[in-house]
Amino acid sequence: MLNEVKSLNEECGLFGIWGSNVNETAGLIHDGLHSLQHRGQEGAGIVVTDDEYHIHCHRGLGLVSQVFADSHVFDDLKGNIGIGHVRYATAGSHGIKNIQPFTFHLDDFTDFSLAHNGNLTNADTLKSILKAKGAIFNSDSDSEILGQLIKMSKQVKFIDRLKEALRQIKGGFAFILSTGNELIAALDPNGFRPLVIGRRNDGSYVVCSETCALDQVNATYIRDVKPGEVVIINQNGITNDYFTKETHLSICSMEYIYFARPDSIIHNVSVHEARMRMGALCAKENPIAADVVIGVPNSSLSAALGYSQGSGIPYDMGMIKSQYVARTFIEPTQKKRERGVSMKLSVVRSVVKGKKVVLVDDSIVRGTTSKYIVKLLKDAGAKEVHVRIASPALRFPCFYGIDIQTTEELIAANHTVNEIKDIIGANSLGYLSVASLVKAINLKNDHGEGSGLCTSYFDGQYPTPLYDYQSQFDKSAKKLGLYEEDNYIERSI
Ligand SMILES: O=P(O)(O)OC[C@H]1O[C@H](OP(=O)(O)OP(=O)(O)O)[C@H](O)[C@@H]1O
Ligand SMILES: NC(=O)CC[C@H](N)C(=O)O
Ligand SMILES: [Mg+2]
Repeated sequence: MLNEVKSLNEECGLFGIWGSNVNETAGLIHDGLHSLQHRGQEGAGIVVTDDEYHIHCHRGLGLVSQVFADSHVFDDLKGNIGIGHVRYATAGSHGIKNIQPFTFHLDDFTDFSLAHNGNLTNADTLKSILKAKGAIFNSDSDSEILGQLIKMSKQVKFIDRLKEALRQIKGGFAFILSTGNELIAALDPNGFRPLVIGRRNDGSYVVCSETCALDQVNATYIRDVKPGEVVIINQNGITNDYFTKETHLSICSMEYIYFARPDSIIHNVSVHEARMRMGALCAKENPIAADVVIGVPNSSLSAALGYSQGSGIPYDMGMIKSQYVARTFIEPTQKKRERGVSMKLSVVRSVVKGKKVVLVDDSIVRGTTSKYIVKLLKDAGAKEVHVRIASPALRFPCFYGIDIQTTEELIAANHTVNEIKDIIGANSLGYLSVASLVKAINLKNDHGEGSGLCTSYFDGQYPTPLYDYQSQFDKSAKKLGLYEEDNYIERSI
């Protein structure tokens, strides 16, 4: 697997377009995927459908710039409709066979393609059922299941086949699909993943994971896709339908904390501004007398700025991230991870020397980054290092599309805040509370009761049953006593 050293692994990015110029479609998808690269770096692909309903496709392992390095591949990608995908695996192997979009042959008149962001929680069960019925899978990822269900359906119309298939899958899923003449988008009943619709001046429509990709192709934002919704874009414009009315928005709070790009807007909330508010509230909850606030580039810079504003302590650029981090074959060992962090981050000595420093990061997963940086700051002459995390302690895994390590690997699932403080060598450590996180994001939830956010990584409150993952999760939660009242982590020390 070619990948940057990451402790929190990304999701996937989707970009679809309908009605663009034959010669421009693939280029626009390429540009859109480029701006979604932060969501997945394992592989990328583009599928374009021409006006004779023929599918043209190019997929490969690596970054968008690597997969599409040879401009001649665009010569064969001509058409008015297309979809693209950048992948970070949550299910199945990391190989080329799992790189999306996937294409399917339904009958003499219909070929279709699909791309998926999320993770299906009943994939194993459905795969066994489908295989018993004779389905032959070309990949070992969960995403192909939707295509196989569509093929198996006895419904006549494509849209009815799709709705029937969507009702059978569980978990987190944003899908985009293309048929001969349509672009279709569908979102799971909890809307775990972001998905937005926009329009360009030439009349073409775009559906993609984040608004930063709309900006990239000069598309104007129209609206977010709703939980349980199917959006159909064709010569009649946009129409919509629902595969279920039992919906309850629970968008992943980690999108706001870490995953999405700060210039994106999700459900009318600016990611950058939400992160600033997380930082400011973290300052109110975890005050400390210090000389300077610094952030860990890149993902925590908005929160660090917010902490500075909330506390009145000046912000400065105390750390630099290399723009040229080596992309190497990463073995999943702690030694490799430590080396990766050391190659990526360095300190501006004059900013921290002799100072009491507040170090703001968006999250602690294993503790590798914080431990290394605290040491780096102290070696550079910092008098004290107070670590502030602009999100609550990460104690529970995700089953809806983020490849968060198992509970056993999460430092906060195994240690109290005081212990973590000692492990990372900080003078003090403070986290944001779940209540303040919800307040900071401040989502206007028009889709049911509650905050509209999934905060299960922090409080273990999963908004759906976990299906195929349930028994394994119950075992590890019991082993670690994660739900025991007196084992709940205190916020700060
Ligand atoms: O406790 P750890 O296991 O070290 O994980 C936590 C770190 O991982 C994430 O950053 P990441 O290195 O993924 O990249 P980025 O912030 O540069 O995007 C996150 O922002 C933390 O800095
Ligand atoms: N990160 C994702 O959204 C991954 C999609 C899909 N589950 C896969 O593994 O390919
Ligand atoms: Mg980081």
